[in-house]
Amino acid sequence: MTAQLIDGNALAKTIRAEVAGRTQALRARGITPALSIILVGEDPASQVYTKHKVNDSTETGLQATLERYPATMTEADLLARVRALNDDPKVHGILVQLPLPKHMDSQKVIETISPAKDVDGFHIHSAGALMTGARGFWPCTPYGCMKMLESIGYSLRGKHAVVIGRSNIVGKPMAMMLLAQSATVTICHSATADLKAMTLQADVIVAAVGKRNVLTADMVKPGAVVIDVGMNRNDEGKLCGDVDFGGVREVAGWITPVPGGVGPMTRAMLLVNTLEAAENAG
Ligand SMILES: NC(=O)C1=CN([C@@H]2O[C@H](COP(=O)(O)OP(=O)(O)OC[C@H]3O[C@@H](n4cnc5c(N)ncnc54)[C@H](OP(=O)(O)O)[C@@H]3O)[C@@H](O)[C@H]2O)C=CC1
Ligand SMILES: Nc1nc(=O)c2c([nH]1)NC[C@@H]1CN(c3ccc(C(=O)N[C@@H](CCC(=O)O)C(=O)O)cc3)C=[N+]21
Repeated sequence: MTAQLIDGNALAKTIRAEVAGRTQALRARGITPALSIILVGEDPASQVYTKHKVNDSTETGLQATLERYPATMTEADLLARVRALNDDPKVHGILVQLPLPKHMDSQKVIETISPAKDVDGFHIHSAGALMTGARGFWPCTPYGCMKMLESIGYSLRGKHAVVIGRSNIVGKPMAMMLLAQSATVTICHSATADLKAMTLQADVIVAAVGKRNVLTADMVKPGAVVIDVGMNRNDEGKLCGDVDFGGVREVAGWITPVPGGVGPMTRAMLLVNTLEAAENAG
């Protein structure tokens, strides 16, 4: 049996409509949720992503400003700009697009963002809040994956979830969110001795590596839920994920496509976080 598709585009659209409604209510009270996006340098993918984020915001009634700076910008100047946005009461969310030029310390830049405006959820304060169950912004990508699981009515309690990847922005927060829902969680990475032995036990697999065909059909238990976070290009230059979609869909119970899966959900959750930052401020 072929897996059912979890349609990220459709779910993101529903979430954007909810955000638009709540934004309208906030605007009626004189508050316009505002997101400031900082892009340093000329990375083509980052230019596309940030443009998408601005368009999503505007279409949903939020205010988004894209500030562009040359790759030669100093770290001190960037930190000063972030601090100015921290102090600006009209700005509710701050997003510094990654990757930053090599001469900058990304973590230092992220820690300079006020936790109240950290709509990416990358600040140590946000990570600590997620880990301890306190209130704070959740990173948009794993948050979007959780919404996808929720959308199919999937109960994680007692299920075995295997996360492939342990980055601070995807793998680790993903594992924390699954754990909070009482899944038994295994985190795999480049030093994992036998990845297939792990994934074959999984009821839920989240692949967040950045390499094509990390997950193939022989590695998946029949009926498992497969969430593909990866963003890669195939030999024809087309977008593809970490999962061998054609093979795995014949074994899995549910699967997310790339494009049209986790990517649009990441962008939708950024709108949710920005709206909530504005609601908290208001
Ligand atoms: N759709 C979306 O919205 C988003 C998509 N992405 C995409 O998700 C992917 C992951 O992103 P990100 O977490 O930032 O990437 P990172 O490069 O920071 O992390 C990749 C992780 O994969 C692990 N890894 C590498 N090779 C293997 C392997 N052969 N087997 C198992 N694990 C492996 C690494 O292990 P180790 O730690 O040991 O090096 C690392 O933990 C990328 O394709 C990125 O473009 C990212 C953000 C948002
Ligand atoms: N501070 C910061 N925050 C981020 O959230 C962040 C970042 N930096 N740097 C880069 C990664 C990557 N990322 C994506 C988000 C959406 C899609 C997305 O919408 N993808 C579409 C396709 C888009 C296209 O056509 O290229 C899809 O999968 O359908 C992709 C990738 C956010 N990131």
